[in-house]
Amino acid sequence: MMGVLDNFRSSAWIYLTPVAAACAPIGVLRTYFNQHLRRPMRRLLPFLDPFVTIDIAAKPQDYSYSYYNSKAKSSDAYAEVLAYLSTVCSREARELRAEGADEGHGFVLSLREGQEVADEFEGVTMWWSAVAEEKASYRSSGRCCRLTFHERHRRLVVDEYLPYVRRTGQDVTVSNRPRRLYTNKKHHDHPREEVWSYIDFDHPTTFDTLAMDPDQKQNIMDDLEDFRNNKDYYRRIGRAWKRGYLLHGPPGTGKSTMIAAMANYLSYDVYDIELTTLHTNYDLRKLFIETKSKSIIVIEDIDCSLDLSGNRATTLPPSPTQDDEVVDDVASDRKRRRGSMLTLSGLLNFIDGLWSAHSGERIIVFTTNHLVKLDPALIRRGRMDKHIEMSYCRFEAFRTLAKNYLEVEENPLFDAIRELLQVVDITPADVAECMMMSERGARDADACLGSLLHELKKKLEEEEEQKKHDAKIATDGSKEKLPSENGKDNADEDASTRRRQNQIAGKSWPTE
Ligand SMILES: Nc1ncnc2c1ncn2[C@@H]1O[C@H](COP(=O)(O)OP(=O)(O)OP(=O)(O)O)[C@@H](O)[C@H]1O
Ligand SMILES: [Mg+2]
Repeated sequence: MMGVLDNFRSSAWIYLTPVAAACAPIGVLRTYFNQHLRRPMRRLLPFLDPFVTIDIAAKPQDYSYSYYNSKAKSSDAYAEVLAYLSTVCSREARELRAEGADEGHGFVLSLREGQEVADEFEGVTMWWSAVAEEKASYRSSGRCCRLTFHERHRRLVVDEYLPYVRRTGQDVTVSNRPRRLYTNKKHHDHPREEVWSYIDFDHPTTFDTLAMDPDQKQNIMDDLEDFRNNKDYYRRIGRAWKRGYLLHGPPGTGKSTMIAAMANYLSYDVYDIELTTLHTNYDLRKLFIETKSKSIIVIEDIDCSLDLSGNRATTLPPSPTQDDEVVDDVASDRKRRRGSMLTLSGLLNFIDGLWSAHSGERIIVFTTNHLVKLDPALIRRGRMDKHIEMSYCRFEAFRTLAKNYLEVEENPLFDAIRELLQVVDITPADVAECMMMSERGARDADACLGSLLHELKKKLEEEEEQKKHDAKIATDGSKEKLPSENGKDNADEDASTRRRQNQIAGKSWPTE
């Protein structure tokens, strides 16, 4: 066997030597070309063909590498270019193809293969064409958008035109699809798997249907409008384009409803973060980083989500009236939450980090029923720029509800309802419930308003009963305690509440 191989090697050498000798000058020529001619030739090329082309393929070149890393990016770019061209094509092209958009009921118009369309940007004309794939390595459906432009516009195209195409494409895509409500996944098996899942967001609430004080409502709408229209202003003053809202108030006063109204007003997607499913600060950062521009990031009931009050364990000791079992539960719950690696400082850092790292427009909304439980650092201006109190239903808010639910703008019962709403605390949710009352499928405005009136009178009686009861307890208690001791307790409590409220209102800050 070895002998046969040796024979083969020696005979191959004999036959190949002349071939190699003949090829030697080619190698020399190539080396010479590389060393001396390639550069001048490349300089000459723009004179011979001054046009540059850029292909944006449907799928990235290295599909195996890209599945998690760049597939999304590359195909995003293609989809964005298609969306952009959809608007250009509908104006200019004569031979089009139409495909149903991935979401929604619209069509995406694109060029038929071989077709070309001109687009103008800052006085410069570029050409887009649809071409078939040229390289097997694209491994795509074979489609690719080709941009052709003059060499002298290279910087303009790369620095300004292409980013503009992507931005416009993103806007077109977002405006063509239903908005989305994202929630963070509880479990994701692969570290690179998507962390958000979403459903279509089709909430009917608008600012028109939101019941609240009209001036306060207008103020919020103006604030949102101001935020949306002032990208350049934010950049000029060196602030990230973001705004934080803190919605606080009793249950059923419309905090979640307000978020839906904001999302509908701005046409933004909503990212609803369930903090209790997160384990570490890293999880939170990952979530934030994967949110897109033009979105509202919501953390509901921030006071319940985590032990975010900093020293809640000391400020809220278990009441002595609780039985042992409940105390144990509370203690183990606190221990469990303290064990969690998601911390208040983590939350603060990542909110701040996110804002400085992301350029897109984002709104963050926290909601709480218990403003005083929150750490001032979390809700200070700059993080939560605007504090909105969602309060009990007063007459103007009631009018909105009556108009929405009963299509009634005036009624003889309104006067009595107005008077009661000045003194009785009832939530818009409770008022709405009365308005929805129906008898055998029919909804009668008088009956609904009568039921509300009855409810208000009942609440007034209950409140008066409660006041009498409280007054009685206070007088009984004061008899049992020494006057000086009692006064000191109340003074301490009042001072601490006042300090806390001042901190939250941003009037003064703790020195420690
Ligand atoms: N201000 C409001 N305007 C219109 N409808 C309201 C308003 N407040 C409450 N509602 C009605 O009551 C329901 C409950 O309101 P919502 O969930 O917004 O209250 P919330 O303040 O978020 O309560 P919670 O603190 O318990 O989360 C809503 O579905 C809506 O129909
Ligand atoms: Mg809510």
